[in-house]
Amino acid sequence: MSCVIGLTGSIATGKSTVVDWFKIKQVPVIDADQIAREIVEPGRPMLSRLKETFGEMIIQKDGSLDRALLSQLIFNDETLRQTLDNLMHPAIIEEIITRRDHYIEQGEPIIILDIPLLFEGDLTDLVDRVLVVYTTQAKQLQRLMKRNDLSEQEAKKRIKAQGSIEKKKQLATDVIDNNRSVEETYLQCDALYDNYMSCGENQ
Ligand SMILES: CC(C)(COP(=O)(O)OP(=O)(O)OC[C@H]1O[C@@H](n2cnc3c(N)ncnc32)[C@H](O)[C@@H]1O)[C@@H](O)C(=O)NCCC(=O)NCCS
Ligand SMILES: Nc1ncnc2c1ncn2[C@@H]1O[C@H](COP(=O)(O)OP(=O)(O)OP(=O)(O)O)[C@@H](O)[C@H]1O
Repeated sequence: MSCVIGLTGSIATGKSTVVDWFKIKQVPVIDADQIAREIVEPGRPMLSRLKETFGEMIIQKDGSLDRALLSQLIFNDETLRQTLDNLMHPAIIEEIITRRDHYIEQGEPIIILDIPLLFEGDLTDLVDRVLVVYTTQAKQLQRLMKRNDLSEQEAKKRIKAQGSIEKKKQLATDVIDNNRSVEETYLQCDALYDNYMSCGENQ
């Protein structure tokens, strides 16, 4: 049987860093952000729906979504963010379930669902265990500003658009402390991998 892990945290706390380790172990990973990108590719019905809702300006000359502009809009306006979530989340969830069930049928012992908004979207029923990757707020802010080249104010708005990491830690079945080096984070992944293999066997 498969052990389905919901990997979450908050923006820039280190989910992709953890995913990198599990991918080396050939663990299949379903990436909600990636699915969100695929369903708005040019020609897909969701892109037309976004254009109808947010206006022509969110489409670039080459026909693709202007992700930077849409980010600006939704992280500065709670109502617009809700509108976007209501439009996109059902389609993202449907695709996540299809891919998860495919891997379960294949008999994969561990399947990771990398879903930034797992708690906010009330999606814990999709998984057997929840793994929360956390950092201090200061580290999160510093890494987010650096990675996305954002001002402190912009980065703080993005962090505020998601639920509290402290609450998520309390609700998690497993946690990874990503405050120190990447190597130390990888050691924690290694320990969890053994647990997850036996969780898969015991189901
Ligand atoms: C707003 C968009 C266009 C920005 O694209 P961009 O390439 O700049 O960022 P990317 O997609 O890599 O997202 C980066 C991070 O932003 C955070 N984030 C994205 N959307 C949201 C949202 N609606 N609410 C809160 N946080 C969000 C997540 O932590 C995500 O990991 C894009 O994130 C999007 O389409 N969001 C809506 C879909 C969604 O909710 N995705 C989150 C996973 S379900
Ligand atoms: N232990 C670490 N030490 C130093 N830098 C780190 C560490 N872990 C992650 N980073 C860096 O912090 C940034 C955020 O990490 P990562 O992309 O893994 O977060 P994420 O949770 O996947 O982000 P998002 O929510 O946007 O998808 C990246 O630039 C990454 O290289």
